[in-house]
Amino acid sequence: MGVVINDLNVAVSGTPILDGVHLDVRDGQRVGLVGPSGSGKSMISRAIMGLLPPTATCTGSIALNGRQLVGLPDAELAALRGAAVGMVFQNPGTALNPLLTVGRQIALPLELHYDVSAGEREERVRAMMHKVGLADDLYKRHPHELSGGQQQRVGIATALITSPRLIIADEPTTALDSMTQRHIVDLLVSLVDEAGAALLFITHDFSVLAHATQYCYVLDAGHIVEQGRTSALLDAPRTPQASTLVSAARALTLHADTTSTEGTSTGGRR
Ligand SMILES: Nc1ncnc2c1ncn2[C@@H]1O[C@H](COP(=O)(O)OP(=O)(O)OP(=O)(O)O)[C@@H](O)[C@H]1O
Repeated sequence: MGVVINDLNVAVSGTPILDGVHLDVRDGQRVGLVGPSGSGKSMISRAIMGLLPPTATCTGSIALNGRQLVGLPDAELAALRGAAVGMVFQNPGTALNPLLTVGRQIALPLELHYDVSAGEREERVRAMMHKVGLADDLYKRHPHELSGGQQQRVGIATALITSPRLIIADEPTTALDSMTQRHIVDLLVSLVDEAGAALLFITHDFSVLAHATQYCYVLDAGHIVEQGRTSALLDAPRTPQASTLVSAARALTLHADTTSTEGTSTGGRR
């Protein structure tokens, strides 16, 4: 099971965005999707989530746990979102609802998709907070009272609370400093592995992918131009597009190593 995408074509207002995309992520696999800005990475995750723009047309096949999503009515797609697929967003500061406490925020997918009593919901939310490393006393706090790293832990808890079989993380660490990035990626990887779920990790940054995924796809201008084991792709990229991304990641990693060594004595909030 997991998600199997075949010959996916998406156009928005008549402009082709994705062209013949093949990609699969099976249970227990952590797969990366890497590509430059504008290559169509988010459009793939939106297609899986059933959240394409209203003017989009979509052909091909997206099978989620064996069920065909292309052509499914909106109401059925909405029922799958949050229950079968969990999504971790790029910027937790804007992805979280500023009016909801941490406890309500994490409980929301349970409220929407499952008939669970208030008492059991709170118990499950507190257990999930513990799992993602959020102290119990944050339960009643609002997002603006948390650090960026804590906000992303809330994002991860919200994505995982319904035990979805597929988790899509769309640039989940871009808004965080390099040390916090590492903590959040480690957390996501360990929770996905523990659940035996599938992870699709979207980024433009190979340095994060090397750590989070075993296999990856390189997307360029709506086409998959290369795919393979992440370590092999990093060692010997075959296409100019992958080479460019690998060189950029090397430069970034060197920079991150320098700044994180410098930053250790400042004890910033995570
Ligand atoms: N709502 C929309 N309407 C029309 N075109 C869109 C819409 N959203 C995205 N696009 C276009 O689709 C293409 C792919 O965008 P997408 O957001 O999937 O790229 P991306 O690879 O995720 O980029 P980034 O790394 O910057 O997030 C871009 O050319 C973008 O301009």
